[in-house]
Amino acid sequence: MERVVIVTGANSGIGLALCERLLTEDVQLRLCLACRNMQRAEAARAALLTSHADAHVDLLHLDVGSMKSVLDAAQEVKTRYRKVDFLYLNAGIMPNPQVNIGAFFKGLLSRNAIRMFSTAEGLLTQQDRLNADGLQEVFATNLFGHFLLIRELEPLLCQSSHTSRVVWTSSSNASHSAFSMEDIQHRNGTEPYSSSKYASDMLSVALNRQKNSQGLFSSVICPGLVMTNLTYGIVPSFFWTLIMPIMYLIRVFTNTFTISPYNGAEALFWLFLQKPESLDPRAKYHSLTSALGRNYVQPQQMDVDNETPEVLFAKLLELENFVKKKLKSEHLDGDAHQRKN
Ligand SMILES: NC(=O)C1=CN([C@@H]2O[C@H](COP(=O)(O)OP(=O)(O)OC[C@H]3O[C@@H](n4cnc5c(N)ncnc54)[C@H](OP(=O)(O)O)[C@@H]3O)[C@@H](O)[C@H]2O)C=CC1
Ligand SMILES: CC(C)CCC[C@@H](C)[C@H]1CC[C@H]2C3=C(CC[C@]12C)[C@@]1(C)CCC(=O)[C@@H](C)[C@@H]1CC3
Repeated sequence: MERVVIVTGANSGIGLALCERLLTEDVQLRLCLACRNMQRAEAARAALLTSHADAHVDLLHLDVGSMKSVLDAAQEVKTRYRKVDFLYLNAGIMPNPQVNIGAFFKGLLSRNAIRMFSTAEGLLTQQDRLNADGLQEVFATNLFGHFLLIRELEPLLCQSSHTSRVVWTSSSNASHSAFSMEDIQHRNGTEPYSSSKYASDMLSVALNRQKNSQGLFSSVICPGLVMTNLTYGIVPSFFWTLIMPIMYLIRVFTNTFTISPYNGAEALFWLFLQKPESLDPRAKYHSLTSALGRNYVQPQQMDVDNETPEVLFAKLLELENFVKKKLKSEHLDGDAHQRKN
């Protein structure tokens, strides 16, 4: 039976590069691009079909930051497919990023310079906002929408006869210190991106604990620093082009400067080729590129303890209940309003 692979945020950057690599590996796949902008999704589909004319590429409308859209998209997936083999949770945002220039130059002269280039620890802040569901936008997009999608697709992902995989595009910017269990949406801080990625690392650990016995396996990757729309939001693309020789120089000291989306997708693609039982549920798999341009994958233990992932999981379940109830009552109010008019 053909394998079904869904990729969120597949219309650009690392997600699109992954799709290209998956089709090069297996053109028989049923590949579903789950995107919020259907025009961009169409363009991505056309680009993939140019190089893989026989491929089966479906489009799915999914705004992972809108809970109504997630529920509708999950319903649509359930009518289209009988199982999902791979669900790549790749869509992500970093709105209004600010680089702390002072910290950058201070870090440059310190012993932690290499670490600073690979994690951006202490360098980046963002300005978040509330979305239409009343959730913090970064949390909703990078974490909660994907959580809800997994929950809705459980009948297709948790089948005893067959194994399914979810893969999170996390980041080495994920940091324990940015996350608080008392403020899982990061309403009060200035590092919502780092917090949401740390939460995805924990959620993956919790999912493995709870769902491996039902045939669902979760993994986490970091693509390294990649030139995409996300990084062009931090520093304009012409500036990145200008400093490209410096970037290649830095790659001599840290192989985390993968730079191209193709290289960044290495760990996502590598995981596609692995047996889930051979993977470490507590590892983050890093895409790396050597100074000579060789791509490889290296696992690194995540900074996650045994208990906290379960606490987060329980909090997400609570929030799921709350959000679903709210959507239902809004729906009923809408119906009543229509009947009145
Ligand atoms: N670039 C980098 O250096 C790194 C990136 N990452 C992660 O990699 C992932 C991919 O990002 P990258 O390729 O770099 O950046 P891009 O901006 O190119 O890709 C992000 C994708 O996510 C989509 N997306 C954003 N918000 C939503 C939403 N609400 N619903 C559906 N899709 C959405 C975008 O769609 P649209 O075109 O409509 O905006 C786009 O297709 C992200 O999770 C990011 O955090 C992690 C580490 C480093
Ligand atoms: C290289 C130049 C001379 C100076 C660039 C300075 C900063 C803009 C970059 C240094 C480390 C970078 C970095 C990221 C963004 C740009 C930097 C802060 C990320 C946070 C991008 C998104 C991720 O998820 C991380 C893996 C990146 C870590 C490194």
